Amino acid sequence: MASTPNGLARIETHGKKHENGICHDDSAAPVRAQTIDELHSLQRKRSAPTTPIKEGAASAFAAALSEEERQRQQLQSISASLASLTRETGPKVVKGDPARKGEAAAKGAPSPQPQPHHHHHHPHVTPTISVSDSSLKFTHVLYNLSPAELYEQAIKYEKGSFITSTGALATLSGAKTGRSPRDKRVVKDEAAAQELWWGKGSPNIEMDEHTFLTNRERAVDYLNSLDKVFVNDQFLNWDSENRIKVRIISARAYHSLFMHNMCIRPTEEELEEFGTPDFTIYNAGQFPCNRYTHYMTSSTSVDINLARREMVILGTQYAGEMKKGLFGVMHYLMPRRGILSLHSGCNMGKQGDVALFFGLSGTGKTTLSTDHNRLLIGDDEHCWSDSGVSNIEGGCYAKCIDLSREKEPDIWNAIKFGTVLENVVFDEHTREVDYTDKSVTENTRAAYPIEYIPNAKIPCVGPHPKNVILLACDAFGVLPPVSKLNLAQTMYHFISGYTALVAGTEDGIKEPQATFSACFGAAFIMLHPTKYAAMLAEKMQKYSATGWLVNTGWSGGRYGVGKRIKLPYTRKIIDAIHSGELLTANYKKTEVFGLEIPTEIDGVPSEILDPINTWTDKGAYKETLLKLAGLFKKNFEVFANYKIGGDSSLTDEILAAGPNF
Ligand SMILES: Nc1ncnc2c1ncn2[C@@H]1O[C@H](COP(=O)(O)OP(=O)(O)O)[C@@H](O)[C@H]1O
Ligand SMILES: C=C(OP(=O)(O)O)C(=O)O
Ligand SMILES: [Ca+2]
Ligand SMILES: [Mn+2]
Repeated sequence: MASTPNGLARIETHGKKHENGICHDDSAAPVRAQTIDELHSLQRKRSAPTTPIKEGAASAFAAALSEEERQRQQLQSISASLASLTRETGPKVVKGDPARKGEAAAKGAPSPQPQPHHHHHHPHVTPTISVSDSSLKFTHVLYNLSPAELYEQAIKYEKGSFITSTGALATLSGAKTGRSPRDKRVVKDEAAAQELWWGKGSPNIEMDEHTFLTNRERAVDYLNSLDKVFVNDQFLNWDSENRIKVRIISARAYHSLFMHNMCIRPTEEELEEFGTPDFTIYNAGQFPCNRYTHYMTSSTSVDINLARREMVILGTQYAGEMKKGLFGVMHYLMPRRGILSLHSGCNMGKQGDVALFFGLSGTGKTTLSTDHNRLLIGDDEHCWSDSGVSNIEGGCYAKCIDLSREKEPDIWNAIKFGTVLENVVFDEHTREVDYTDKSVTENTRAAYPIEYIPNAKIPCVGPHPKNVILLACDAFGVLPPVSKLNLAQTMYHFISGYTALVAGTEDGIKEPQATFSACFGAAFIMLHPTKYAAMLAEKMQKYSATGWLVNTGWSGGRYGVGKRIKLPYTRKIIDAIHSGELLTANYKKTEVFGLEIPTEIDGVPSEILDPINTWTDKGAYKETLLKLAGLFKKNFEVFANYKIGGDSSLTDEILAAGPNF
């Protein structure tokens, strides 16, 4: 044993071997790093190159070159998307996180170069500014980040972002917790004036091209003023022949993760071939629009320009604007190809029987299409083409208020890592979510990829629908829980698009509010409702689909007296539609609405099938029934002058299919 100058034995720390050759020092081999930063750099393994290196030396060299070229083209495309229309060049964009300086170079990313950009010609000539401060800086692009990377960005930089006890990302959408339909504008150029639905009842509030460009410039300048922007390149529509490429440019990781979940996620190969998007969203939601700008009536504006294939969002961070904004675009693009776009959920039985669930917000599309015994095709947006149905989206957007594990286990279990949870309240310490808490909003939401539902049908396509279920949440309590509709009745109720929810969240009894929204989605349609109705009638006839009206609302009296029909009963009713049991049931006809209602359904108390039985005050029932019938009649007046489909006999039948009193 060696001695130190002071005579004490030196403590040996390594290299000491026992007779049997085994080292008993408990420390493992030292890490191969000199500093903590180097150690951290070891943590992250570099992702494999997306282009597989091909066999042979020469082609390997070619592949490496093409990878670099591809990266360059991708940055050029993003730079072009972000280019100002009043300045000569696009911004200098560089891939990577500005907080991780130096790494991009280390990873061999191409050095950033300002890209020449040939902008679209537009009539409002603006002087060209060749040098500006904005062209001196770089905009970092966080391109198609993974959920894990987006979590880190959100938690680091966005107030109100937390990981919940089940791993979801809790976020706040800011001042707006729902859509702003009164701020949704569409450029009315010559073509749009001809093709689109304008005027009373239409969701399309007009704006001119110049105002759109003003707002676009505002959004682009805002985005370019930031250190970094998120860019998602994704797809819409699982029907591969009618797939739309969308690019979403946003300032928040929340928005990027939301769209990652809601749109169809490209594979690495698909991303390499992505090229130029068909449609681009500029989401500058944190930044308001300028009320001195023509047409602006608030600080919010959601603007669509079909000719430019662009959408600009100013003054709202509610992510649903992007989802439903793109849905509007599909309502324009698809009918031009003879494809019907539908605001509906969709699922399929194991035998291949497909059902559509139409309905306004809160009526049960998401809840009822998510069915443990069936394959989920989608919860909200679909297309019906000559080859069948296809989901437009890659994810679901479920309401979370009062969510329970028992009643909705599939949705409950989908709220895990990767899921965006909007505006929920959770325990400060345990991060357990209280789904009953409405402190932020009643419209709490979860956005998750569709494959988080165990029985999702991937790819999300199916054959022609067998059943078309129209959902209404009737807070007046007079519509039957289920009725079988003939084609004319189906069209009448489809065009009416009725639901009645209870306004406000305050205590005390409130008058139910009847809502009529054509095609169960007037907020999203672009053409006149009769165009969609005619297509639906034609398809239902051609493929022999049966229409049903299902009331998921009140029973035993109106809101305040009766109760919302129990979800397990509604599920039994839906089961009986799917199984065919209801096709052969005995029916009787109701007064006023003339609806065919079954007298018996397995698992549902027979007395609730005719609402009159559940009301103790029969006089009040009749009065309420007539009141609702009157509202239907009044709403339908505007459609009386339109022809639906090729011949006028269907139009006459539809007009006669409403309430009679
Ligand atoms: N009988 C019922 N049928 C359907 N949904 C019900 C019923 N009773 C209560 N609900 C609740 O109503 C809400 C329906 O909302 P959701 O399915 O998200 O509608 P949509 O997708 O059409 O907007 C859910 O919160 C669900 O739990
Ligand atoms: C997201 C929406 O859809 P729904 O409420 O129908 O689920 C919406 O209407 O904003
Ligand atoms: Ca909706
Ligand atoms: Mn829904």
